[in-house]
Amino acid sequence: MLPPLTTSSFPTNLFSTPDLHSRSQIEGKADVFLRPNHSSAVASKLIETARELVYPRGKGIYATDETPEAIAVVLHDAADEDVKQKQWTEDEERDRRRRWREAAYNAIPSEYISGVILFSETLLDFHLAPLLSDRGIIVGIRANGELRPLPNSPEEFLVQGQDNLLRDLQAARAAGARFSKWRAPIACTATGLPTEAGLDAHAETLAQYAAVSQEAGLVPVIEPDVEFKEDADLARSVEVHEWIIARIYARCRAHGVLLEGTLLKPSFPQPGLKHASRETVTAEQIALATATVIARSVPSAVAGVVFLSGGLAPSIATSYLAAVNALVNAAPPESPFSRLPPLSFSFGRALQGDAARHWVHGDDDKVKDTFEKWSRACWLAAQGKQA
Ligand SMILES: O=P(O)(O)OC[C@H]1O[C@](O)(COP(=O)(O)O)[C@@H](O)[C@@H]1O
Repeated sequence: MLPPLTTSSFPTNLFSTPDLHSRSQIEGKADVFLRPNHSSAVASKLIETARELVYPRGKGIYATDETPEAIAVVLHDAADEDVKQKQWTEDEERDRRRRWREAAYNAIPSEYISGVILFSETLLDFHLAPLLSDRGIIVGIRANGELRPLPNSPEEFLVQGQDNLLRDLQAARAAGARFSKWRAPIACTATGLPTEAGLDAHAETLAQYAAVSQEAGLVPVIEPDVEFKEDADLARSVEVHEWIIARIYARCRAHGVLLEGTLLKPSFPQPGLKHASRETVTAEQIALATATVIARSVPSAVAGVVFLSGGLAPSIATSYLAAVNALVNAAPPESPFSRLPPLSFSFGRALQGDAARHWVHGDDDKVKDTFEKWSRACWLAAQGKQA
């Protein structure tokens, strides 16, 4: 969640934001039929940004919006035993987070990476956005807050962060952000989870978030993250993905979200870690399941789909992305797979895991090489090619 801000320094609506008055307002005509809640100038900006995040095909997003606690875990796990024993003060931890982000943003190659998602501290306190925007990389902000158990189903979680959302996103926009992201964890077991109430709550919250993000002039990246730690098989995972994604778009319609100015960030459907087929499932099976889910549940107006990696090893996450794009490339014109939006990536752990290990050992050249290696692998995979 973003820290408190004085509202007086931010525009009450984005029509008073200078760059939305300029060229796009004069020239920008959204090439779609608009509802009254979007001006042509704002809509054309949203659509332009959403497209720039996924075109030219192959480009994708680097997700660096973990909480400070999660970054500490990444860097701790990457360190040698003696460094692991060290007790860091709060200031040292903060300085380490800033230096790690700086190193990552300097190393990430703009040929392959279109956008980076930041945590509020990185944008508003460390002021690192120019490291990215100066190289043409679009800056995004994490919008969702903390999780709270659903009272009637405590293994599912409500996502906090709607209070002050418009003001916080306007602040992020004023600091350079052009898109935002909201992650909702969707429980998935062989039977029982998710509940109807859980699905409805996430769909409604994600759609409200998307509408507010567009009101603030930021492209929303809608992230239903279907979990795979339990015992669901692939068919059940497909079913749950279809349920949640279809519901999200039903609520987006109710909230007047301009779909052309949005991206979807789903998980890959996959068997749970406790299901026997986890050991034998192939990238081709995951690809077929993934393309089926997208074809059945994502409206064709949506600008693009950028998958999360979910803690999968980089080679596995990229192999799934390459397989689904290879399937799309091979689809005949009569197949719904030939009509899918760009299928790209918004990976966190799969892009940075190896680089973090080199960074904690002070090997800056390897940090750069590793970011280059995995960013290029993702870029190739998003075109259906293997590295
Ligand atoms: O802090 P959270 O909400 O658990 O999110 C963890 C990470 O999950 C993501 O949504 C996806 O990242 P991964 O590719 O590592 O799964 C990131 O954007 C975020 O940093």
